[in-house]
Amino acid sequence: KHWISFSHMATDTTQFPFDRWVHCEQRVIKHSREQMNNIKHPQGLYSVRESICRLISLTRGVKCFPEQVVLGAGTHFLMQMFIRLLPENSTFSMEDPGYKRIYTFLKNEQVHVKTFGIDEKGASINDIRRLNPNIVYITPSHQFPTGRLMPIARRVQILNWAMESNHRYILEDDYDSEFKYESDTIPALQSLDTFEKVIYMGCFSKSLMPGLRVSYMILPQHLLYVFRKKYADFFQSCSVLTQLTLQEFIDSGEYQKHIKRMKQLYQERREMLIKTLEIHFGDQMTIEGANAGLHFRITFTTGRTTEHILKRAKEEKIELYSMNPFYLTNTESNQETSFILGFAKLPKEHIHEGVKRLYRAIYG
Ligand SMILES: Cc1ncc(COP(=O)(O)O)c(CN[C@H](CF)CCC(=O)O)c1O
Repeated sequence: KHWISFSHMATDTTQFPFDRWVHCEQRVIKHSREQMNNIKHPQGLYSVRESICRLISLTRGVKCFPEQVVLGAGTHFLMQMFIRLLPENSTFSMEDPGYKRIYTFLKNEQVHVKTFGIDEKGASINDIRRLNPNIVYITPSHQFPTGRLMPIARRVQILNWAMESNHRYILEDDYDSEFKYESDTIPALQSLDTFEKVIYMGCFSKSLMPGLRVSYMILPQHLLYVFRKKYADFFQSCSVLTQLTLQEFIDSGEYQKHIKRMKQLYQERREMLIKTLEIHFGDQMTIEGANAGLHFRITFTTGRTTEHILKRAKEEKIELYSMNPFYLTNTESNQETSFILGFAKLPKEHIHEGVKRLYRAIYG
């Protein structure tokens, strides 16, 4: 019996155009091999930053110049650099449930980090006002882990909050924004920012593969100055070969071709998965956060505990993650038996069997 994966942490590498990627890499090695000594620029190669600028302005409405782009081998690296641009005792805040890895990371960096709740529109502006932090870290396009989409009105409210004081910033983590299913993508929060309050963070982990380790942040101009002073002697953490291959992959149009194809594929998988879940579970389940990204949240009505279900899932050989690890402080809310269902690594031919095993794991 083979494993079936509902993981939200992986992309379907069987669908990645490795032949196209290798072609781009060969062109880099043929034409730009002297660049392999160029590790100097702390923000990454200028030409790569230009390509990313063009891409995110096209796909996310992000307004920026290549000078504002900082590359890093993962969101953590970018976060680590960012926190050092701010005054020592700046207080951070983030969503709960939220991205546990960043929460733990900030704690390890001895940063004051508080958490605020989320409602059906995402980050709670009332909680944010009550906490009165300096930095708000949010995932408005596809709230992690619930998948909620933050409507424009709430985005404007949070922006207005940030504009009320000098020492307030918004970290917009747009990690899972390439794939939208019901409606068109809502432009990034950064595109509404006229007061240099938003630091836009993105990555290629979902659109390409997490293993490439290329992520980026867009600094507002006035923070660039601080960055340049502090990190003048810093080496870039992303490999030059990966940077230049990625640039070639984007400039040659392969990136957009890939996204178009994956969107179609993920759309089909998502639809089939939701239909199959409805057939098997009926009103014993509720789904949310399914209108974007590569996972959604599912809650089952059952007397069984989450631990029991996870154990049974292993026995049924399905890779399944619960919502519980992402409740950072407020424990009462994770009494529900809620799970994250990812479909990026779930081929259509496994969906039926996967849902049947899931049913057995919960009600069997
Ligand atoms: C909210 C959020 N912001 C960024 C990333 C991208 O991180 P990086 O590739 O290191 O740049 C992820 C990626 N999410 C993890 C990998 F998919 C899974 C989540 C888990 O379970 O910790 C994420 O959730």
